[in-house]
Amino acid sequence: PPGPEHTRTGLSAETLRQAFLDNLFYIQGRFPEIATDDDRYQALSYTVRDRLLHRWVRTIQAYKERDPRTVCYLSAEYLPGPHLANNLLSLGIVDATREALRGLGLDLDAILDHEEEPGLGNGGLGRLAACFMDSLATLEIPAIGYGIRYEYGIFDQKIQDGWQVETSDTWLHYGNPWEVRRPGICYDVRIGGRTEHVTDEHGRLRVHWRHADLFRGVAYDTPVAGYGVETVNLLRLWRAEAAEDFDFTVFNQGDYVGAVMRKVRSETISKVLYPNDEADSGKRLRLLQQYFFVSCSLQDMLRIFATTGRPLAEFHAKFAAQLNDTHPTIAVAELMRLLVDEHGLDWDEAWQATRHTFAYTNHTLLPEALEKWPLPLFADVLPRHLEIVYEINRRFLDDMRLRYPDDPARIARLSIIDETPPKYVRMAHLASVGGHAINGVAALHTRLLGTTVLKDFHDIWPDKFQNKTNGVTPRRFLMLANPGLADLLTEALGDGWTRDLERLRGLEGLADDPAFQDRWRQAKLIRKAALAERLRAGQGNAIDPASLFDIQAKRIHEYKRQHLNLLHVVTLYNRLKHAPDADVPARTVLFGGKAAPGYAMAKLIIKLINAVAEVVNRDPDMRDRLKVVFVPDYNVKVAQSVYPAADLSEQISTAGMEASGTGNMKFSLNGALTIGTLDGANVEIREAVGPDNFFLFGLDADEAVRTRAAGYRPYALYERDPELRAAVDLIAGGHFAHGDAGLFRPLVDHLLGRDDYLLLADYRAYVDCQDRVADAWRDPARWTRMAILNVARMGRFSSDRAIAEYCRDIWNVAPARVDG
Ligand SMILES: CCc1ccc([C@H](C)CC(=O)N[C@@H]2O[C@H](CO)[C@@H](O)[C@H](O)[C@H]2O)cc1
Repeated sequence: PPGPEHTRTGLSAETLRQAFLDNLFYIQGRFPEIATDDDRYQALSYTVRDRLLHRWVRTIQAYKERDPRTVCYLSAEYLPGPHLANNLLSLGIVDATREALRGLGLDLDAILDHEEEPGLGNGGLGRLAACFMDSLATLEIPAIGYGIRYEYGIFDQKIQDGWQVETSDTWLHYGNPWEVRRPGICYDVRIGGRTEHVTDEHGRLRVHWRHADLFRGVAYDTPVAGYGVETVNLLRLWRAEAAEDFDFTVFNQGDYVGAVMRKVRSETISKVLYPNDEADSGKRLRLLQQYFFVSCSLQDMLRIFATTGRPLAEFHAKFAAQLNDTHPTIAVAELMRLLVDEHGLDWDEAWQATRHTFAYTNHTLLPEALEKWPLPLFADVLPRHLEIVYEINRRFLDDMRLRYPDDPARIARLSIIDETPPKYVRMAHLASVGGHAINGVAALHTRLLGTTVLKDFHDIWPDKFQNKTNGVTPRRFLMLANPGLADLLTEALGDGWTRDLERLRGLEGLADDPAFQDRWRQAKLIRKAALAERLRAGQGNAIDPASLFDIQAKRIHEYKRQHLNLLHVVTLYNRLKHAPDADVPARTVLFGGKAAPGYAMAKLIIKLINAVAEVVNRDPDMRDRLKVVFVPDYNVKVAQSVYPAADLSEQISTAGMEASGTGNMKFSLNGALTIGTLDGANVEIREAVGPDNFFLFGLDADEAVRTRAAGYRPYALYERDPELRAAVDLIAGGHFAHGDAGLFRPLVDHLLGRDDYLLLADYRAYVDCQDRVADAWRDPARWTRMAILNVARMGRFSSDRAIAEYCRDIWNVAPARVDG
């Protein structure tokens, strides 16, 4: 029989219990009677971390021996969510741990609830990066995720008097057991100053960068465990520190504050995440943040490459680096600087290595989200990089002029430099020129990319463009978030679906099975009741789990049209006010999402949601047939309790504006039916689940463009549609603002004036579609059939599929198995 388990590696309940008690004592200096929630959380986390470390070290050893081609994911944002539960799942010890703690009279869920998640991202882009890291490890692909270790992540959202109030995110307050500080892995990052062009003893032109400031980046490593495999990959996040912590000379001169000023100034670089989602702030600190983590990451990749002993010109043979939107795009110029200025490669060799190393993913078509840096700012922060960008651009445009000798307008449009005063560096252009592939994140989005914002590049390099429809990890968003449904799936299909989601298709045969349908509805009801209890405990909402849970959860943005959803709610309200005996199914409309602090209209939409909720929820005529709830502080942890509880998933963006969406996939994977437009990945979800199992409405992307081009007059629609008019008038008249007709004026004026996001154009189709939803809901067998078929056909929206496509079509990388 195998010998006794080692307390630091054993996976049995007994060993886990002992290890937990050991860590409570040796790490926290506590025993159960006096331990706090955090003591228990830390003790359990270190217990689990110990077991991960073995796999982590074996993975590093395997990579060291085999020197495999490696993916480097460069992202300014990561939203990994709480680590503990996911690592228990990856190690396959959820039940053993639950039992280990039960033996001590402790509840695993209570300990899990204590974890503060690393909110190092705003929304879709950051969460996608985390799903991709999970799939890279699960598919045993050698990979490193590089990013920034913000001391303060996305703000905590409180709702006061219906308004969003931001408070700082103190996620590191209790420390973070999942990271390992690597003081030995640190790099100098230079900023500002000027360049000197000299000729060296060999007559070669050398450029010296006389920098003005120097910062240091220190690595913090977090393990990323694959599911059902030994692989544990690396998430390496950089923290900015002063090259010199304390300046004694200044101190001795009595300038005590001065002595620590450099330290304070350095640390500001990784101090806080910019909470803007889809709007470029153009702030100097933002550019510093981007350059800081990119320079540390590339210096780290060069250090790793140096251990291979291979010539630098083959750098791209070792590394495939993905630019997660334009935020890390300065990497193109930084790699050129490192290869040419620091390592003496000649320009052409360096350029070949650079453009074969990088590929660029675009996540948005919104003009205001496309980063372009004013030249004076760029020159001030990165004088050498500006020279390199100029040289890249000169050579690029020379080639283009050969191709288009008499088309100066096209040349100007293609240029990396926007000549409009004060001149700008267009980062999407630098990424397109400096990489070997450009991809959008859903089929429609990729098509629009090639016909709108990057049309000129698509004209010259059609083969550089490819689509990579987003995906989500079924580990966190099904197995972890919805264990009841996951168990039902495994019972019906075996557990192969957890690593091969296409196997869900096996459910199709059960779609009409009454017994299975009952179990299905039961599993959903349990999650709805859990969410209802969470909302009752959290903010005193009384919602009925038997009602239709109609949920819209995502960042607040006008193009996502939370206010169109509200127009439907107010229409339902009016209908019930005028026909209190109408037979309408009880509906609970839930909203969740943060607004960028500087985005006034988004914040007004949050206020309107809460204002409508306040009136509707206490109006006796509603007789509990309509409830509205705003779920505060929507983040990954909250999302895990929201997706499983949804019956209806709201994906109602103006067609052509949501690049993909990933919440749409998570809701559908958890058995929610989707009401949505033909936008982003909705198009592909509808294709997959079947038009009969999707509630479609509204203008498509081309119709939306035509509607605007044809001189769109929203006011006319308002005049023509009595229900629309009644709803708008109720909002405008102050019915939801204690009679204050001014409060929502800006929102109403925009809708009746410009309505840039075509809400009034889609209103009637949306409301009629919602009536079809209500009809379907009345027939549980039909609804459940649709829900089962939805889940059965969602296999392709796994991030494993997306990553397999990136590996095949962009990164050309293969799995490297790590043996147990
Ligand atoms: C410069 C400020 C800024 C910050 C973040 C962003 C992100 C690109 C915004 C984002 O998260 N986009 C979302 O990316 C998801 C993952 O691909 C898509 O599913 C969403 O449709 C897209 O809105 C743009 C601009």
